[in-house]
Amino acid sequence: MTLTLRTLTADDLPAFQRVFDAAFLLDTQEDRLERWRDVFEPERHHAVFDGDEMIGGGGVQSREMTVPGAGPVPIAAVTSVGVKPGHRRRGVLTRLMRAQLHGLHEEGREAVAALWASEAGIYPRFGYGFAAQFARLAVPRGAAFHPGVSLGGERVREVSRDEAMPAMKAVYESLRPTRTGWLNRSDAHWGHHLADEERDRGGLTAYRYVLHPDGYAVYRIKGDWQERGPRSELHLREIAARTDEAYAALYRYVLDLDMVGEVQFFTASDDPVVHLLADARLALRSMQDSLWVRLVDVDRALVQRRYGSDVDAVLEVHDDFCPWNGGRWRFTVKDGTATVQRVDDDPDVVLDVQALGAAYLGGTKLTVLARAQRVREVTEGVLRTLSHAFSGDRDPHCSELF
Ligand SMILES: CC(=O)SCCNC(=O)CCNC(=O)[C@H](O)C(C)(C)COP(=O)(O)OP(=O)(O)OC[C@H]1O[C@@H](n2cnc3c(N)ncnc32)[C@H](O)[C@@H]1OP(=O)(O)O
Repeated sequence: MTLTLRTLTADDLPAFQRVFDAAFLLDTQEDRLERWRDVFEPERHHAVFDGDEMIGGGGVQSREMTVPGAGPVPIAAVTSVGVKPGHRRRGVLTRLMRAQLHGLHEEGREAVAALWASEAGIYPRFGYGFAAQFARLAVPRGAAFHPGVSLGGERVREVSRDEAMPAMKAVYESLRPTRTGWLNRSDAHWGHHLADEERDRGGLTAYRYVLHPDGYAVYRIKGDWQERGPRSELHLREIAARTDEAYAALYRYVLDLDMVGEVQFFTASDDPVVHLLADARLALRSMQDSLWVRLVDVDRALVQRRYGSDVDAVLEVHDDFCPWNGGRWRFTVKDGTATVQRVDDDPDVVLDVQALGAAYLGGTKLTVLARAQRVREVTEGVLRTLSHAFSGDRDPHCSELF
């Protein structure tokens, strides 16, 4: 049987859901589809069919992501990729990725695609680079801050979800333009991000909402009583604040909550809480990849963000999967703004498109990729300057799974 590929319509959603559930080894929940309809863009999803049977699919959410120095830009947020068991390793994903990336290029849509990978080995072959990581953090209750920390004088209160939502949205929107990796969030996106029906909770409590005039925190509790008393886990979902004092005050609040043994949080890799603590080792951390980034069009993508220092370098880019990116590009940054031109000049740096994706948000240093033999410097000294230009003040972070 020959395989065919096409984009979806709204009528394909039930079949698409079955593929998704089968691929992720989930029991089908008939209403899951309805829950996702408000953020589902069928025309931006592709599926592969074996005869009449849909056997694989994947799509894009039209989102914005904040990039270094330039605020939010459109990105193709790649989502819901899966191939049914029994149909794997026959090239279905490869066809889907080709249709998606080549389509973005041909239609002149988003210059950058980003995703969370279920497994880190899947996407490098399609040109995605390891662009950001998160820290899995665990801090015991009561861990003290260093003596210089000011919490300000504002009160921190727990409020209902209805009361919290408008205030959280206002804080989020005021921070978003400067926070690399943050996504735009419609009401529907907020709904999915903080989905809180019984089945979303994984056995934990409903979300609790904590407000400060300049920030918010959202958490759940996993109850636990041990012989020495209550040792519940506080699972922090998100914390955001406009000021450093508000940030410290919100952390202090969750760290001091009675009945809790430990606060756990999937947070930014450079979350300053480690340095807020008097005893930094009380914060246990382990790192894991979060965003993978793919430059769909190298020239359009590189000029979308801003850079920390001037540079003038010829990059030789290798890109087998999207060959229009291959070749030599003169990359020049003046006062933060980049220009990119195709040239025939000798290269200063040779790299795969993955490396540019990895460096794009400022989360992975090109010098580190060179030490991992993923980037090769031809002209001595250029790589250091180039790497410095790409680096940012903050590590990129995305707290939302999409
Ligand atoms: C953004 C997201 O949604 S991430 C979620 C991705 N989906 C999942 O993890 C769900 C479970 N897994 C699946 O559905 C499938 O196994 C997929 C989608 C990962 C792969 O689909 P397939 O159709 O089997 O991939 P395809 O046959 O095109 O493989 C292409 C290449 O990738 C390799 N590959 C595929 N899956 C993996 C993997 N999990 N790890 C490492 N390599 C992989 C294949 O070996 C193949 O390599 P080759 O070209 O050297 O032969």
